[in-house]
Amino acid sequence: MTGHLVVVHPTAEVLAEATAARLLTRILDVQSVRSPVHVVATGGTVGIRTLAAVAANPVRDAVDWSQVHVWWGDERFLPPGHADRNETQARDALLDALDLLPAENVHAMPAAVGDLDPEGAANLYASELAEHATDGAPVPEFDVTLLGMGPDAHVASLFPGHEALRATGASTVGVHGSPKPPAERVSLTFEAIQASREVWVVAAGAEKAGAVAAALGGAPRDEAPAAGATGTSRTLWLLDAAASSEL
Ligand SMILES: O=C1O[C@H](COP(=O)(O)O)[C@@H](O)[C@H](O)[C@H]1O
Repeated sequence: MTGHLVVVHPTAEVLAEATAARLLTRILDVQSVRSPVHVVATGGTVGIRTLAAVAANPVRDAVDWSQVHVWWGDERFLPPGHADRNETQARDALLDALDLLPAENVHAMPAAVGDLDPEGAANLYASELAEHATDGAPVPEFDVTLLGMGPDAHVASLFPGHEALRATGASTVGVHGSPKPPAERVSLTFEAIQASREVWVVAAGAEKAGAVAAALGGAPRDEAPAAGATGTSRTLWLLDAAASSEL
């Protein structure tokens, strides 16, 4: 597919290590020309494994973490600190180890507290995104957006055939009835994702091979949401051999 670079690594372990190294290099490259750097983190198996690999990579000490903002592509709408929250897993894998990353630069999506519902959480997050954007844009121009992908080709919490896929005029959306637990989630919309300079879809495992082939083979994004995950300057598909086996 035009404009997409597909990189295949032999195993999920190498994929996570290589993506971590690539992410650190991307942050350093951006910091050589501008600050702050806006990074969108993902949940999911290979996404969290990648963050753990960043934590273990000595190059992390070359980054000026005081000038990095961390956002999320989606969140499972659960109570604060819940083990299944993408935020909790990212903090455990990496963020808590970054002493120089200011707490106010970690922009977790709101957790399920009190009367807050996914729509309310989405609205709060949209306001936070807008506060850090420039020129009246709804979101910062993300330097890199990492997206894991499910076997159904979902990215963030945008699931095939789901109404959240069709959200327009908003940067975030509350999600109900997710086919993957938990049912309630908060997600960036396609509009927000597509405002990223670079989008990296990261996937490992044979169970993802059909979804990879569909998304890269021209399936509509309503059927294969990952097909709509594109960046303004670059879109990377970072795969292990098993996930690429149907290409
Ligand atoms: O629930 C989610 O799933 C996807 C993919 O997860 P994986 O374990 O199949 O890699 C993830 O990208 C998303 O952020 C997360 O909320």
